[in-house]
Amino acid sequence: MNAASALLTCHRLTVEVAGHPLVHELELSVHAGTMTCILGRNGTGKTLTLHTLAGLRAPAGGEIKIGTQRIDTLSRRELALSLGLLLQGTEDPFPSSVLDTVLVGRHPHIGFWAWENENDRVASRAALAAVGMESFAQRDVATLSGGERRRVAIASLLAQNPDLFLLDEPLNHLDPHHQMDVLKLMKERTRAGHAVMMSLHDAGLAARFADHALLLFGGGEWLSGPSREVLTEETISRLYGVPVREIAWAQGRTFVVA
Ligand SMILES: Nc1ncnc2c1ncn2[C@@H]1O[C@H](COP(=O)(O)OP(=O)(O)OP(=O)(O)O)[C@@H](O)[C@H]1O
Repeated sequence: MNAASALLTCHRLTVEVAGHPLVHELELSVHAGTMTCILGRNGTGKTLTLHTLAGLRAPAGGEIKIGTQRIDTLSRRELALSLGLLLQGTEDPFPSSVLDTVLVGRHPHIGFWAWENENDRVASRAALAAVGMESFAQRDVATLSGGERRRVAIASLLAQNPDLFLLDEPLNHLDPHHQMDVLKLMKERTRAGHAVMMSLHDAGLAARFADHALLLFGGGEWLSGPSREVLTEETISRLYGVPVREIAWAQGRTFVVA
């Protein structure tokens, strides 16, 4: 595939915070049907890069295109149909039911003067069922556990149904069972023609699920490419500053700190 058929393309994208480079002149294409993981130590810029790709903050340089259009030329609604962002943490300042919280994800599909309709409710209930939370539909989100709240946030994004899912540490708060459920759910989305880009702290899960990897080393340095080439003992050891060993097993390979 070439850049012309990509859902999202970065050309010489530079992300900075307070004058410090996090990503310097990134070249990246994200295609339908693929999963890309972003790995890096705490504070290397995974969140701010995802926010920049989602159009929430302006890059310090370079260009982001959604399809063939520059991201800053799209309306908020066009953007929300193209991409959806799972924030690293979610706060609920107002009381709201689980179902109403998921329905918020339908906003780009609802006309300006319209209320949500039966299709939106069906899509939201299906999204709740996908994360195993259908029986919580009428509960106040404020009463949920951290992991349950995380699954509701993922359901809201599933209800939004964007072409590209941008997920900031989607496995936060989740036990291993639900971590696998979410990774498999997102892999299914890629098989349905969507793309997924997510930050993770587990290089083994990245090697198992992601087709592509973007490593952020700090100071603007990055490495991007197919997971099987980019995720190696040497790169992961350098990335985290600890010696890491690659282990082969039935599902492929994983990494452990030596
Ligand atoms: N408003 C701000 N002013 C100054 N520095 C900031 C601001 N927002 C974020 N930063 C810094 O930018 C850097 C990148 O932050 P970011 O949240 O993107 O890191 P991250 O890779 O997602 O980290 P983590 O793995 O801990 O979630 C951090 O050093 C952070 O302290």
